[in-house]
Amino acid sequence: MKIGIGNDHAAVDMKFEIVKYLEESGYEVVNFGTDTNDSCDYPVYGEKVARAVANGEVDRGILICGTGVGISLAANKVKGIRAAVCSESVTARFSRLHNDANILAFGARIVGVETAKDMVNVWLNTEFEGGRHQRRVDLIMKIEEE
Ligand SMILES: O=C[C@H](O)[C@H](O)[C@H](O)COP(=O)(O)O
Repeated sequence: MKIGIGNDHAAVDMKFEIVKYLEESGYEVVNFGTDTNDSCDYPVYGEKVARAVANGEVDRGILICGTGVGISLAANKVKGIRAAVCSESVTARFSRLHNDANILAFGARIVGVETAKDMVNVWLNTEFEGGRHQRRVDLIMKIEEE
């Protein structure tokens, strides 16, 4: 599975930790984020990863900023994206089971590295349940058509 990762200046160290974890776990990673601590604007990176997920360049996306909120808001503006902000693995798991989230977002100023790795692992290894949840996801995506 190919993972696109993006981040702003608040999440550079966390991004490198997660890239290392993903690569050690056998994933191919494409880095769309900034690699320096110079102040930058998270919507740029949220959009880059969201477009890569939406056009199939990568299979899933991971976005990290200070809180995970801003970068996920930006990503969710791209058609076809369901970015879920999580701070623990139960929500991360259900964002796949029930919401078929294609981007996981979290905050480098909110969660520690071990929690982040746990969320990433659970999120990448949980499949969408479909059934009644498909109907609801379809309704979410229909909003984009209106
Ligand atoms: O939702 C936005 C993110 O948390 C940003 O990482 C944050 O707003 C950046 O803040 P600052 O420019 O004060 O580092």
